Amino acid sequence: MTTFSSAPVLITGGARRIGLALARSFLARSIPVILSYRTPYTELDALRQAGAICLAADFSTTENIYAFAEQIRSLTPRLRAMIHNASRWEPETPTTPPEQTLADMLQIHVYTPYLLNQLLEPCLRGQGIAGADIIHLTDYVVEKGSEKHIAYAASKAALDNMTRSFARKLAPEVKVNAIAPGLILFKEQDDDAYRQQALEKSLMKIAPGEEEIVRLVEYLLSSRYMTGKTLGVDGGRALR
Ligand SMILES: NC(=O)C1=CN([C@@H]2O[C@H](COP(=O)(O)OP(=O)(O)OC[C@H]3O[C@@H](n4cnc5c(N)ncnc54)[C@H](OP(=O)(O)O)[C@@H]3O)[C@@H](O)[C@H]2O)C=CC1
Ligand SMILES: Nc1nc2c(c(=O)[nH]1)N=C([C@H](O)[C@@H](O)CO)CN2
Repeated sequence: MTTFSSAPVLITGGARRIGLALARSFLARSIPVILSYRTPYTELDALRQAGAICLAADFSTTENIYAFAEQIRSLTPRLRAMIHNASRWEPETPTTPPEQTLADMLQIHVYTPYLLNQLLEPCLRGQGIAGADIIHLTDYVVEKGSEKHIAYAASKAALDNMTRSFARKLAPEVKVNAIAPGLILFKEQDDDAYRQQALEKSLMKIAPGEEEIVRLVEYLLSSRYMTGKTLGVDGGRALR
């Protein structure tokens, strides 16, 4: 059992991009962090230096999810929050059997959060009313669907629905909310034509960056009343 100054925040996929920004924001406020990573990015060195517990985890098998939950329970009796950030934006492709795409998407966006929420419920309870939080990172496309990421959108829709189910199950000790981003940040390989086309999809026409999510997570953890809600962060995309 590891001794933490206070109950740690657990972030899945915390070694890059939005997950990394979230981990850094908590560490900067001396809030303990446990994060999972799959690829051992160089950022892990600085995260460990800053006190983060970084655990290698590939959630592509249910056995690995159970093993990860056991690791968490062996590290800490309590969690301040669990942020389900790990994800893969996998399109349908002609070379991937459609059943494989669907299985991949359900595994990371449904099996992983569902099982970790169930297995780590005892770590979230016992901290008083609104004492802990679960945050699901979903996607704007839950509302509209996506012709190129059908399985991805369906899996995120299941994750969105679980937000309300777990909110009902875990209240009032644990708040459960979803954040549904639109374009937040590009991938390095995104070319100018794609970037321009993506920016045109919203009213605000920007890719705001990770801080947009960091600030919303901070708000959700500070709330004593918000639960079962999906908060869209999409630049007014639905109004375009
Ligand atoms: N970026 C954006 O504009 C948007 C993001 N979102 C959502 O916000 C969240 C964060 O987005 P972003 O930072 O871009 O996410 P990324 O695509 O960068 O993925 C986040 C992390 O998930 C990890 N991961 C993927 N599959 C697995 C797995 N099977 N087991 C363990 N870890 C895994 C990845 O590890 P590895 O690096 O090793 O592959 C990666 O570090 C996601 O849930 C995403 O769907 C929603 C809409 C827009
Ligand atoms: N796991 C990920 N999910 C998503 C990503 C990403 O990079 N990783 N990116 C997007 C796009 O930015 C999309 O919102 C652009 O319209 C969606 N999901």
